[in-house]
Amino acid sequence: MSGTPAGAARTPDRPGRAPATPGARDLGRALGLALRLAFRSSPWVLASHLAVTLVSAAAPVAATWLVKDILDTLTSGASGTSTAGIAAPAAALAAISTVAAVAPQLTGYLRARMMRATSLRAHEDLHAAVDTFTGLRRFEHPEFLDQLRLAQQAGGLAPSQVVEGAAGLTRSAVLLAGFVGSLAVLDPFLAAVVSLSGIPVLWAEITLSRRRARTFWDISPSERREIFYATLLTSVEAAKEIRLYGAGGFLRGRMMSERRAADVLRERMDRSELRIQSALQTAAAVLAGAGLLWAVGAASRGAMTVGDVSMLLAAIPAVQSGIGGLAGELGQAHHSLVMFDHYVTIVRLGPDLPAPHRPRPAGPLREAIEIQDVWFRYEDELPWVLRGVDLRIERGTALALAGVNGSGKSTLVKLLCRFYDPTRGRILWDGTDLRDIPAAELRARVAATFQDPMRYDLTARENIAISELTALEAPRRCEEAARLAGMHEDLARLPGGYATMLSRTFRSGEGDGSGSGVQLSGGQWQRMGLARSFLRTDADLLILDEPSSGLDPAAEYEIHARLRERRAGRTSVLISHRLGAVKDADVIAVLEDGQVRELGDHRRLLARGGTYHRLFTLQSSGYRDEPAEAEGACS
Ligand SMILES: Nc1ncnc2c1ncn2[C@@H]1O[C@H](COP(=O)(O)OP(=O)(O)OP(=O)(O)O)[C@@H](O)[C@H]1O
Repeated sequence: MSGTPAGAARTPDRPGRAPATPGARDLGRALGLALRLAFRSSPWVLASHLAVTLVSAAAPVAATWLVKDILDTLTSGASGTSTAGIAAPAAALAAISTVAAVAPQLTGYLRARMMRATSLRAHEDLHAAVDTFTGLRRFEHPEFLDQLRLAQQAGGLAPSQVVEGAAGLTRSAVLLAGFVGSLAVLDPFLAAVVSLSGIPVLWAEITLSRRRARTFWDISPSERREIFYATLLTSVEAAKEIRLYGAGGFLRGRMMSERRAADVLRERMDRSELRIQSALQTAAAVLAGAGLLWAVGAASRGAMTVGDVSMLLAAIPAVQSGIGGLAGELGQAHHSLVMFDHYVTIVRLGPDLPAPHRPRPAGPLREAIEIQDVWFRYEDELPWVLRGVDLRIERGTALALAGVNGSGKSTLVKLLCRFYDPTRGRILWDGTDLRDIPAAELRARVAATFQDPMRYDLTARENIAISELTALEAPRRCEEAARLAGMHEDLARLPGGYATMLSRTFRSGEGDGSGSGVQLSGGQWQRMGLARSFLRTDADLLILDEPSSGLDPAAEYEIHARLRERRAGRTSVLISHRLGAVKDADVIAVLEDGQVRELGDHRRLLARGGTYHRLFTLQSSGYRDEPAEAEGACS
């Protein structure tokens, strides 16, 4: 190791560390955000929902009092007054019954509407937050991905569940207050006993909710792996190898064992729920039975009226179910908040790469990009990939990176794009540390074709314009880029031309009339990757990581001739194992074991007789017996 850290990177955060049960402050923060989210998404639906909840909570209490009133009037024995006396309460009872009958439907509709609205908003906010993670490191942390998955699940449901919980709590509280009050009028002691019986119910619900949240976290890795295997088993990309190698059974076995592992945890949770709930229900039934016996005894002694007994018979189970409901709602709301905390954590995570304290603009490259004593490893516990790399890329020059597999070439270009920050050392853009330049600004100055260009299940035009979205409205620009990459004829010939969907998984794009999309060959996809970078005509830095590995020799020759043209006078970094393509670069850096071992132009490196000479001689000897044109293609 050499040199002092010129700018130590922030320790990679691990937002997904298995969270302990969130504390009251975290839950308070989650509650605030969930309610704000629900309010912002659908204020009127939220207000209507709460109003209907209040009315439907008050209805059963009012109905019970009205029934008592009617029964007491009927059994009072005062002849002639009974019909007139019961007309008004009977009409009120009928009205309340109608409201009570309609309320659940209305509540159901409002609940579904609120859920859609909040889930839509939460989904957008979550993915907008994820889009602000400019680096790649978080996406390589399994714990982060577990938490992201829980956040995706919770973001959709939790806010409305929290509101639902709040509505349910209000409903249960009104109901409970009404019936406890009614019981207290008849017998304060009984009211106190029935109310106190709610304490263990509350405790049980909170305990269960904590366990549920823990179970969700514990099964998340298994669920993610299960989804991974299930996707492999049904994806067209994996279908060839899986069928050829007969690996379906093996992968299915893995998928099922992940499912079984998750089911064991689910079963454990269900049993614990069954045990606790059964005990509580038994206790509640015993209490209700005792209350009933006591009421019947009191009525037979004449200490209670028939109306009182009917009130008591309605009030005891209502108080019990009110307490159960209250506890259940609290448990559910607690669980939703614990889950929603994952969402809040992700949404509040902020940028993964330290944002510059004093951002400096990335102006057009005027002098050079300097890589100064750069050390890099992907994780603290992983080996160094780059070990003190020093390189200067002058404006307008072509740098080629050569070296055996795993020597760190692609890693170096990932650092140039600032997908990661160097662990030590720094990279300067005209003297400004890349860390001081906002990532989006830097990237707007870079065009890159990566080793494995992405295959988007989008139309051909969208597949090119993804690098420069303004080109979606300017089809000629996409065509020009495709022409430079040697893809225009192929794309124009597709059933729907540039509107054809490049996918066999989704239906084709508008207007091609073919019904199903098409799939490109590996080399054609590589050209699409090139077209993407060619679309960024004013990029200052062109990065080409193995741009031609999948091309046939003639196509490779043609592409490299074009690349030479495009690179002329522009700053570029080319990685290629085809040393014939590398030899024209102004400077060739040979990486070995994460260090620059050789540096110079083709002639100088050949004369040096080192690794470059060895690799070049080995490669060119392979072509010596080939026909003349193939030789031409590689020289
Ligand atoms: N995302 C990653 N996480 C952890 N290790 C990685 C990651 N990407 C690459 N590596 C490791 O870093 C080392 C250098 O990889 P890199 O892709 O930079 O090599 P390369 O020179 O481009 O190789 P090739 O010629 O095969 O493309 C390898 O040992 C690889 O295993």
